[in-house]
Amino acid sequence: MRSSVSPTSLLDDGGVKRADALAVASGIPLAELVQRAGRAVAEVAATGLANGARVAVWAGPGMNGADARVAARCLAERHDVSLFAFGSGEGDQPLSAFEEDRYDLVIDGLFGIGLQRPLDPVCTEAVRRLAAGGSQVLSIDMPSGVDAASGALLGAAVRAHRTVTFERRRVGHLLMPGRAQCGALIVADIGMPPDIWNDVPSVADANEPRLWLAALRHPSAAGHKYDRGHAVVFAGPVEKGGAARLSAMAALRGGAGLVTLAAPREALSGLSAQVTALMLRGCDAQDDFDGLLEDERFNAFVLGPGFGDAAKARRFAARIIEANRAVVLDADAITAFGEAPEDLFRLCAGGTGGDVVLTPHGGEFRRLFPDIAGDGGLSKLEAARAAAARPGAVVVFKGADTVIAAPDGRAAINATGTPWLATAGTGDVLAGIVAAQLAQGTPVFEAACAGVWMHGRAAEAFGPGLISEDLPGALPQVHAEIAALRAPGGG
Ligand SMILES: NC(=O)C1=CN([C@@H]2O[C@H](COP(=O)(O)OP(=O)(O)OC[C@H]3O[C@@H](n4cnc5c(N)ncnc54)[C@H](O)[C@@H]3O)[C@@H](O)[C@H]2O)[C@@H](O)CC1
Ligand SMILES: [K+]
Repeated sequence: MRSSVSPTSLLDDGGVKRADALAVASGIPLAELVQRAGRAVAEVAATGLANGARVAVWAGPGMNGADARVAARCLAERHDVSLFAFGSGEGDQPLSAFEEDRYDLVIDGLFGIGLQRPLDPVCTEAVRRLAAGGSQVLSIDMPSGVDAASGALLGAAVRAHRTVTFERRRVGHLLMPGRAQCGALIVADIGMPPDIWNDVPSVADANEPRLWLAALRHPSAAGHKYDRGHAVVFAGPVEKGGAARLSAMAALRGGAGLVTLAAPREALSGLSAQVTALMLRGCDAQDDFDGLLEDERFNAFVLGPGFGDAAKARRFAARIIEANRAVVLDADAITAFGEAPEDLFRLCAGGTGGDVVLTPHGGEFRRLFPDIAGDGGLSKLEAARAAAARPGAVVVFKGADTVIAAPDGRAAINATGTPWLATAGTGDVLAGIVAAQLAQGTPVFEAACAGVWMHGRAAEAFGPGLISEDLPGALPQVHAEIAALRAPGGG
């Protein structure tokens, strides 16, 4: 088995079937694909497994089960393998006879991408027994019970330590809660001809550097700070100044050449005591604001973190969008439109219809898009995509599985980050990092994707104990990583 960092495209059932059909048309019979998949599973399973180890293999009625049977045959050469069958097809024993706690490894090959409904009682009982025991669990393609298209648990579902999939990932590997059920995900290369992928439709992408690296603007050796843009972060009242300051620091560390904090004059003295590299500018009256907008050098705005005043937020947002300037609307700027989201959608439709980035978390998303959020039939990917199409803005639907969606239908699912990001102020930082990419001239979808990835990566780089203020300081490592990927031969 050759294992590779897989490309970013995510497939649905139709994509997998299309890939299989193209592989067959190129001369690789389906039975051979199953053999390769099963051998790949066996190879992963055998890693770290002592000779003679006890292995239980669950085999379902479809091709997921066929993969499992091949893996069982391969593993039987060195290990003590018991095959438990569910549905059609032979096995040593029926799945109902499976007992927990007797195996070094359990391989779950009940259902993969073909799962159509919740697990039936026999499978549910086996999953319950498995969870009660201490066996290591390796799932084939998807943990059985997880919907590959959405990551939803259709009922009981296997919780795997590792999951091995083939060639390209599925949406359910990245969206929660499916991602958590997978454990460590291994993408096995089963030798599909590389040229088939041009004809295989993908449903979305994993948000990884190869998705946006070529579009990302970055400081050049001959460059000047003015080449890297000038971001403006609006601050609100004194007592909320921390949020805007965080956002502004993140914009600076995120790569903007210059960052100005535009704050009510009464807040300026407090802010000036705490910022050094940031520029400060008083912004109370409409004249102040108009002066900012007239200066074309201010090319990316952050509105919302710690801003407070909803009426003022709506006014500022309207003017920035009407002026066709890039803007990240976050926190209070999103809430400001909670009563009448259609006002925001109208504004976006009238502007450039693309340089607006909305960064709602779940609650804010519900306020802006109540009907989409209330449609239980939509996955987070579908919800974000439907939302982005409505205002004609890039929507960053935040969470452990942040989805970035563009009005043209492009969408990416993020997987960087740690649970420590669930703390006050991290959203403010994200808004600043995204604005930094916009200020540098990165196109809006790629700017949002790169910002989300960098934010998560910074959290990973810092590690446990993270608070939001630590994130800007962790960004240099992330820039170094991106620079290494950009270097010849880097990725
Ligand atoms: N290109 C690829 O990715 C390849 C994928 N392969 C495997 O093929 C699998 C897909 O095979 P299939 O399309 O046969 O799908 P599955 O094997 O996932 O399951 C489909 C079967 O399960 C039944 N079924 C669905 N939900 C059920 C439920 N809740 N209770 C009882 N029965 C249920 C269906 O009627 C059908 O018979 C993948 O998951 C993967 O393991 C490999 O074999 C070959 C290459
Ligand atoms: K499975």
